[in-house]
Amino acid sequence: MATHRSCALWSCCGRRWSRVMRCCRLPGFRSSWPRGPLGARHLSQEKQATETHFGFETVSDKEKGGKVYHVFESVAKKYDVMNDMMSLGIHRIWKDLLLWKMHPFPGTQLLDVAGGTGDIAFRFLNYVRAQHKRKQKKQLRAQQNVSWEEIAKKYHNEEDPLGGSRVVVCDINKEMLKIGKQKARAQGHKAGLAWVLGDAEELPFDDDKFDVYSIAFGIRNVTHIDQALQEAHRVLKPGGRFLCLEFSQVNNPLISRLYDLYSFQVIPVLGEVIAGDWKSYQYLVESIRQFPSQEEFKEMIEDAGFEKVTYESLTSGIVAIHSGFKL
Ligand SMILES: COc1cc(O)cc(C/C=C(\C)CC/C=C(\C)CC/C=C(\C)CC/C=C(\C)CC/C=C(\C)CC/C=C(\C)CC/C=C(\C)CC/C=C(\C)CC/C=C(\C)CCC=C(C)C)c1O
Ligand SMILES: C[S@@+](CC[C@H](N)C(=O)[O-])C[C@H]1O[C@@H](n2cnc3c(N)ncnc32)[C@H](O)[C@@H]1O
Repeated sequence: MATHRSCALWSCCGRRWSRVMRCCRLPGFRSSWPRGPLGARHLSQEKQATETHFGFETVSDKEKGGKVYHVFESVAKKYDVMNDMMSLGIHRIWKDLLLWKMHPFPGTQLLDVAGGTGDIAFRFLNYVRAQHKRKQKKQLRAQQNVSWEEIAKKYHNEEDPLGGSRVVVCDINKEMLKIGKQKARAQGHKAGLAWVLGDAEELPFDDDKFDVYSIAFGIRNVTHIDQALQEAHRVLKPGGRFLCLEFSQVNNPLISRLYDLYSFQVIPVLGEVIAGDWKSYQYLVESIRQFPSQEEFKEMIEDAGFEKVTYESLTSGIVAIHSGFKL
């Protein structure tokens, strides 16, 4: 396993090189990452294999998981309010778009990895419930001579308003799941929803189990992204779909400049004022800059065995939705 992971990290570093070099010019860059291809070759294979990034900081892959855990443990209670404040609610539209792209049907089995406080899962449940209702109405309209008793029975005695759909929220962080469960209770979600503590790199599920795997704003925080992608492929049924909503690369230079200013000058301040946590929000903006571009990430998804991989950039590339199929 160690050798396998080393290779994954090595190949990933090659593709990320131009992106990392771009990061070196950003305000606040403090990484000890080598500043050119020669520097990279001077590092021993051993050292490369165990180094990764926590924001702009170079850390060992053993350390990263703990640091990421601490970030989300610390922000959990203020996570939802921070997202609304930082994005002026735009993150909600991105999440809605992910669901429209997924277009689940009654019966869909979804695994939402790094599902945190449940935003994707709740949208999924609302979506399939509405779909199921629509389908039911259509069926009733198509039937001739239905009595009002039959109609009432269909509406009130419905055994499963989700039509067999289920969502499992899997996250490594207990505090994020705790907030998610509280939100589920408050919003009245119970049926068709399960919460599982687990690592995206070693999912506690059997092979070929889910129709859809989603991950929103999660994969950027995972230590071995290649490993998480392979796990996504393993747990999907043949024909299943991988969907990822993640920060990406802004291609318009003017928007990119404004976005950098906003990210580095405003977001950590909001983090401090609202959540009393500058460092976690500094990590957020740094980790966004470290994440591969749309094309690079598409390649990584293909390397994990997915086919028909496509992506759509949203809000000038601030985020992108990647999609792939296990065929
Ligand atoms: C710890 O890890 C995490 C913690 C979390 O809580 C969440 C996550 C995961 C993340 C999410 C679920 C989504 C979170 C959302 C974001 C990080 C924000 C994404 C950003 C946007 C949608 C807006 C992007 C901004 C631009 C394209 C540039 C526009 C910006 C400006 C006009 C302001 C430029 C800033 C300056 C010149 C600095 C000085 C300005 C001030 C002090 C005034 C403050 C200004 C504002 C508050 C304006 C805010 C403006 C917007 C949001 C603009 C929206 C408009 C458009 C997108 C066109 C996680 O991993
Ligand atoms: C920015 S939040 C995203 C939450 C949610 N998907 C959303 O869109 O609001 C990132 C989540 O990834 C989780 N996470 C980080 N590393 C993980 C891993 N290795 N396995 C599973 N979850 C992980 C964190 O605990 C956190 O809840």
